[in-house]
Amino acid sequence: MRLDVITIFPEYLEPLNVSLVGKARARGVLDVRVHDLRDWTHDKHHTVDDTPYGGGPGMVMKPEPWGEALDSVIASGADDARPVIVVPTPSGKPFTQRLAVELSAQPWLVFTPARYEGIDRRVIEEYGDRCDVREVSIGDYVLAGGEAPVLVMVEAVARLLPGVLGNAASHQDDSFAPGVMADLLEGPVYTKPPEWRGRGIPEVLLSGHHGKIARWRRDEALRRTAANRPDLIERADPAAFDKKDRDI
Ligand SMILES: COC(=O)c1cc2cc(CO)sc2[nH]1
Repeated sequence: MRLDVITIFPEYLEPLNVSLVGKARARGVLDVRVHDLRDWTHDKHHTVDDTPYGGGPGMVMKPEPWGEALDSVIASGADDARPVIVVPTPSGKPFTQRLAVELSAQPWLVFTPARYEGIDRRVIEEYGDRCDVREVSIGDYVLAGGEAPVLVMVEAVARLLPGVLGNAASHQDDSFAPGVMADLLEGPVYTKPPEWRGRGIPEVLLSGHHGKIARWRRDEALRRTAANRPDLIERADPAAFDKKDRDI
């Protein structure tokens, strides 16, 4: 996968050089290119924003630098290749594991994190005519810009790419992974030592009885989901639950 990020804070994306994403880049699984939007400004102040038409607080990112940057990035791809453009914005559709899975199947993503009050709408319209443009929010809280959401989305997508996660199975029973855990949150996990500050391990996990262990884990996942995210239970397909679940 090729992944471009256009930003006025390229240093904000340094974390993409470390850990999981860093290793995937080193192994050639991911081709990450970070671009400074100001490289496509031509005035001495490298202006990227201006006051909003219609008045109101804050500043809006000007269309010209984004247009030149996106034209340049898109032109650098294979002749007729078109990226999926991901626009982090508080007014976007929710970023979910399902969207992460969908994006991980794409050969090329371009992220356009903005600052200020956002990007001039005409940029979204211009590129929406020739690319798949997705406006995405990572949650219902206020951030100062889209760079942190890009780090979140890139990690969620990159870890799904073949060969990125060491143990291929380890994203099958993630919280929110569709299927086996039926969109439940993961339950508690334990490792050595068997006792720590007087606290032991649930007996069932030491039993070696895989059926009982699986049942206990599901019960704990149901309990945690009911406590922290009852909405996930309400929306789940009733067929995903058996009689024992209903007793939880
Ligand atoms: C949960 O918030 C987001 O996903 C988010 C994305 C962006 C982009 C901004 C600058 O226009 S502010 C902001 N918040």
